[in-house]
Amino acid sequence: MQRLILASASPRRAELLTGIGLDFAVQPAHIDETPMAGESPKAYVERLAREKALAISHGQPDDLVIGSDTSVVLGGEILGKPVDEAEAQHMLACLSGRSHQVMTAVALACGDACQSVVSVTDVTFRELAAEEIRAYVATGEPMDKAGGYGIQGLGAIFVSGLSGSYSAVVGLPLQETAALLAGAGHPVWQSWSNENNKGAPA
Ligand SMILES: Cc1cn([C@H]2C[C@H](O)[C@@H](COP(=O)(O)OP(=O)(O)OP(=O)(O)O)O2)c(=O)[nH]c1=O
Repeated sequence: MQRLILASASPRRAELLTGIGLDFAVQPAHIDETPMAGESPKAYVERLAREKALAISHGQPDDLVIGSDTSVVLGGEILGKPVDEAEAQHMLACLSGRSHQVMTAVALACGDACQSVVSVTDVTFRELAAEEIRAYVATGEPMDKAGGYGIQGLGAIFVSGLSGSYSAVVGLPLQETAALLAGAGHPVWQSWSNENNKGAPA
């Protein structure tokens, strides 16, 4: 039987997929995430999502593998996950009072074949006070997140506006992911009759 595999170590991506009723295995992919010279942010996230999916699908060509990558883009510059607290503080100070883009690519691979989509969401932050940024960084929440914030967590209180896909900001564009799965012959709704989904919360 064809299995669905999430090629990601991100707990957010797993939660999002579980939330739409999918049953899947998790096999994180470990790839080099260095941007190539002259690579646009959109091309970068799409390449990484494809590389993550293909890194796992090569070894198990019968399965369907989802890979994804999220970057925050401010004035054309890619902000990945902060390497330390000082960088997290700097990122948040740069995001304060401005709009940025969150680019999340999702790729679906089967053997050597791979389909991918990039979702671009505009997010606006209100002005953040320096003491608020320090308190936020001290919680540890920014450290494993692109741009140094989590919209689904404490960072929600920084966001004054959003245009695009909320789930893509959290880590996986669900409408686009479902469209890729439907295109591969696995519409998400077919999982809804599984035992696991009986009595799903409202
Ligand atoms: C902007 C934003 C990002 N993030 C997270 C989603 C991703 O986990 C992370 C971006 O890093 P990624 O490198 O895209 O993903 P990852 O290293 O966590 O996992 P993997 O490569 O194994 O798939 O930032 C949030 O949780 N909330 C947010 O609001």
